[in-house]
Amino acid sequence: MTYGLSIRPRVLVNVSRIDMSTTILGFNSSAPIMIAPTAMHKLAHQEGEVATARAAAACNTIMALSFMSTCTVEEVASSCNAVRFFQFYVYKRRDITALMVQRAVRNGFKALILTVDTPRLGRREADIKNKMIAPQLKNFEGLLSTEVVTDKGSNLEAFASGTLDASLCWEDIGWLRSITDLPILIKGVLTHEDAIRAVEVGVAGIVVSNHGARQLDYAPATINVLEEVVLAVQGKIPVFLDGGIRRGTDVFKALALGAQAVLIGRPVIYGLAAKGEHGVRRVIQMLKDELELTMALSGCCHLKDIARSHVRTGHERLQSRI
Ligand SMILES: Cc1cc2nc3c(=O)[nH]c(=O)nc-3n(C[C@H](O)[C@H](O)[C@H](O)COP(=O)(O)O)c2cc1C
Ligand SMILES: CCCCC(=O)C(=O)O
Repeated sequence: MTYGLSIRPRVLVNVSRIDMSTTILGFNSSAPIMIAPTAMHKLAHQEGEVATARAAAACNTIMALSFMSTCTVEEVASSCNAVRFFQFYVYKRRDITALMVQRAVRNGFKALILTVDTPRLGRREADIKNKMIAPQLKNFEGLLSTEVVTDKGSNLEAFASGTLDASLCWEDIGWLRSITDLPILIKGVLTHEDAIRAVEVGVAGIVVSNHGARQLDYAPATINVLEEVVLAVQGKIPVFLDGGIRRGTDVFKALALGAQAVLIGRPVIYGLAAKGEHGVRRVIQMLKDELELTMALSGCCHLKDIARSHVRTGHERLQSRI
């Protein structure tokens, strides 16, 4: 994912013990790796988000549950003791969003993640071609039907355009903060301007994300704008990153550029599809093993040892030649 970004390892450091543990918004995690919110896990495995949550608990990592989950927030909450964050969208029916936030609070979710890159769904041509059908999402049973009928191709797109509130704007963060005491992260920031705004409106953190390149074509690779965001927030709130994290080396690079932790989307779904809870555990364990090895080979015993000087961008390499 990180074309042109190389690691600058330091040698002759005592790396006989490596500690990857951290806290995220004050909650312990065995590594700076969280599960990103992804919709409809039952499309990958019949146990859906419950299996994913159990894997998160087993690995002592934090799971972000998608608003568009196929298991209810209650089912996920009662399935295990993983620390869970709840991702949400603001719907035109704001009463539904408020109700879902209340349910997340009641069920012990520890933080909220507002996804802000989706006033409308991106044009997903594969979904149109394959006539993507969103199943009825159990969270919304009795509230709204997710089985929308359309002749335009993607039912998901039709559902999204009927529900997502494209009028959502910075002023509404105040409303969200008035309906909950939980910390709110915003997911989908890619510029320093929006990062500064996020700090001003009082969110608890930022997720640098381009939604796994599913929304805006020509949005930047997240790793390339991470530092811009980190510099803008000046350490006032934590910055997280998702998108294209496939190896422990990718996690290391993101941390070196200032992310406090990363989130993993597709690899978790692949693990889930292959082997349910066990598959998700394996995916997380592989990433943790790779990060640990990367830290050892780069001379870092603790996450705080991973510094900006441990990576070099393509731009920096070019400049040093001039
Ligand atoms: C199948 C799928 C469903 C997703 N559903 C959601 C969602 O419901 N809410 C959300 O905020 N992001 C969603 N995302 C985006 C992820 O949270 C994340 O930003 C992205 O997948 C990270 O990139 P990666 O898949 O390369 O790790 C989804 C991504 C995928 C691949
Ligand atoms: C209306 C959003 C659909 C779920 C989502 O965020 C995704 O598929 O990327």
